[in-house]
Amino acid sequence: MVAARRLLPRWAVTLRPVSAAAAAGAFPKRVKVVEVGPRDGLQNEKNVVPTPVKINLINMLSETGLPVIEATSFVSPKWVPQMADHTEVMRGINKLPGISYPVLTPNLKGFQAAVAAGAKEVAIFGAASELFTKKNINCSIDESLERFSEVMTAARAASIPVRGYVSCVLGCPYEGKISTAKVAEVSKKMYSMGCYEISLGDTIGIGTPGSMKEMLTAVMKEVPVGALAVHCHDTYGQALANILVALQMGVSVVDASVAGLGGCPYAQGASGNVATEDLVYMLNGLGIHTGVDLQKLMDTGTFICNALNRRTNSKVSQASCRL
Ligand SMILES: CC(C)(COP(=O)([O-])OP(=O)([O-])OC[C@H]1O[C@@H](n2cnc3c(N)ncnc32)[C@H](O)[C@@H]1OP(=O)([O-])[O-])[C@@H](O)C(=O)NCCC(=O)NCCSC(=O)C[C@@](C)(O)CC(=O)[O-]
Repeated sequence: MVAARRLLPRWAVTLRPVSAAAAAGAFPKRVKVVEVGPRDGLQNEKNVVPTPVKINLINMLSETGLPVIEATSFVSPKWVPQMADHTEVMRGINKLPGISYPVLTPNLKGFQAAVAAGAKEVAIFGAASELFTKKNINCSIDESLERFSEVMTAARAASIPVRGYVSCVLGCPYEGKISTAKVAEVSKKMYSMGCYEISLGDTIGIGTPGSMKEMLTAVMKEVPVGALAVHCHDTYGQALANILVALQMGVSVVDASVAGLGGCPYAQGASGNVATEDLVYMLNGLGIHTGVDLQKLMDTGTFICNALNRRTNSKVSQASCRL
């Protein structure tokens, strides 16, 4: 496959990772935190979250210093009813300069609707598991790559940068263990299509620092570390440990969800992403720059937890309420 021209979003110029850190085994000096709460965090909510609540959530997140806030997904409302108000959300939020508001687009139909609603960046989402791909987007891995390639062509014509997700990188709810070779193969294909970044998803949060290291070692032979992100669900309480390993290996883009909200509708029992508050607290402790205001983030977590009538999954927020 011929490598496609890669469109970089504007913020990439200032926030690109210091990849020499990888060789030295040191932590990167700065980390780009990709907030996925409004999409990954809310997509699994049983009750429909009112659109104004989603808009408020994104507007509050925009005030925290986060550089990227994944806003919604342009998927079929029959498959994920919670994201059916994608157009209203995209039109209703205050898009601040310097912040990117990507949205998920599984196919050309979703891409066209996203662009019509004002999206300036999109994400395609594949997986390293055949069964998960079938359950999630109703096709095989090969078919998904064909659909993505149509999105990539349209995105290139519209100068829209595309992020690529690879799910089930450390295990699948339907197939169990996934080979690192398969993860590396799918990641390479999506990178070669022109995705500027590949986010490696531990969809069911089953990985450990050892399996994270093994998987990243395989993927880094095919995709430059500067183009990799990790997306760790915290089902088994391993997310921060796994992220630490990824940082030590030079990864400097990490996905997280405010208040640890979320899960995937097609991965039963998987809990939310690592809480953004806990990630930022850890990175602050390591002296790694994120530009994110932890207090404003915790206030945003309180807002969405009150709106959903639930307790935060962020240990940092829980602790700060007790102290
Ligand atoms: C991909 C499809 C659409 C295929 O679904 P399908 O049923 O195979 O699609 P189809 O092409 O046969 O079309 C069926 C109907 O859907 C419509 N349709 C078709 N495409 C769209 C679209 N884009 N937007 C709106 N409507 C659409 C289409 O127009 C038609 O409507 P009808 O004629 O029946 O009225 C479906 O499977 C789907 O929407 N899946 C989304 C699943 C999803 O959102 N999962 C969660 C996100 S992935 C995730 O959470 C993991 C991640 C990213 O966070 C990383 C990690 O943790 O690992």
